[in-house]
Amino acid sequence: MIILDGKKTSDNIKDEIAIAVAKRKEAGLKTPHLAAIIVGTDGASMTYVNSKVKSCQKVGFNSTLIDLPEDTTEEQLLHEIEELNNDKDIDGFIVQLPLPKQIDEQKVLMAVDPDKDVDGFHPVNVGKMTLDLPSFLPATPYGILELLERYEVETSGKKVVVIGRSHIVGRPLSILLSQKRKVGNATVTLAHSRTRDLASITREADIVVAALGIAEFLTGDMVKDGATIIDVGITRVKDDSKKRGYRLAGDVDFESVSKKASFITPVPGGVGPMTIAMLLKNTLQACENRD
Ligand SMILES: Nc1nc2c(c(=O)[nH]1)N[C@@H](CN(C=O)c1ccc(C(=O)N[C@@H](CCC(=O)O)C(=O)O)cc1)CN2
Repeated sequence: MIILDGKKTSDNIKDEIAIAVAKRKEAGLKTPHLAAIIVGTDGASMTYVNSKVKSCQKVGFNSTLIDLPEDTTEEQLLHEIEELNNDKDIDGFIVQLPLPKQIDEQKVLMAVDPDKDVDGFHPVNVGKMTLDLPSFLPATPYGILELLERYEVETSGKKVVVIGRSHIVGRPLSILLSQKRKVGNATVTLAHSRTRDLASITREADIVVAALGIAEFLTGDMVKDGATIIDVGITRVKDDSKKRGYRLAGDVDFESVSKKASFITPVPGGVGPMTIAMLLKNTLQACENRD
């Protein structure tokens, strides 16, 4: 069984980005600049956004963090987005999800300039991705493709089951893996909460992607021997024996599934760090697009 090490792979990608940035600086080209907006103080979201800012420093990007209070109105957030759309120094920006309930997520994502939408969530980028046109790919699916490619996991002709149809992971990943691309050409089933007899479907799969957000949902009896397992879930499970009061659990029961898998991503240290590396890659691309 081989661990798909997202931490190590994301560090390699960040090193590659840092080299590209240093070359840009030497050539007198613009330094990439990523901005992030966070609304509220959700612990996990703050961890992810801080990690994005820290990663920018690591690769030599400029970064701007805009943190807004929990009771920010939709109008105030749309105003901040407009400012970033018009800011000539910002190459790309993201609005950290989820947003507080008074704010309409779709309205917010549609307000982002598609050329600065390094999360790839704007309908223009989703449409381009679906049509296989150049676009910003959403960072988590993009990270999974990159991990599969770097570990040379074959996808062509394979049966893939993606569990979870979210707009940011499951749905785009199901589209990407079915496309004619280097990591693609798979026969993809997109399973969700209404799927009947899920285990009979996952047991047939060469690759299972668990992206439903239920801790330790996928168990050993649900996968076949030799399958590749991608775990997208990160749930904070209360654990008083830990200093921070919780442990991180994936959507996969690692103990039982790893006994049957040929490749598997861990949590932490799997898909999560890849998400951040691919966001940086998109930001570098956004900057290059403006050269
Ligand atoms: N605007 C966006 N919002 C959200 C996205 C996104 O891509 N864009 N994805 C997720 C959260 N996410 C990125 O923002 C993210 C999740 C997890 C990690 C990560 O590195 N996880 C670590 C563990 C970190 C911890 O201690 O909790 C790991 O898995 O090793 C990075 C980014 C939802 N929102």
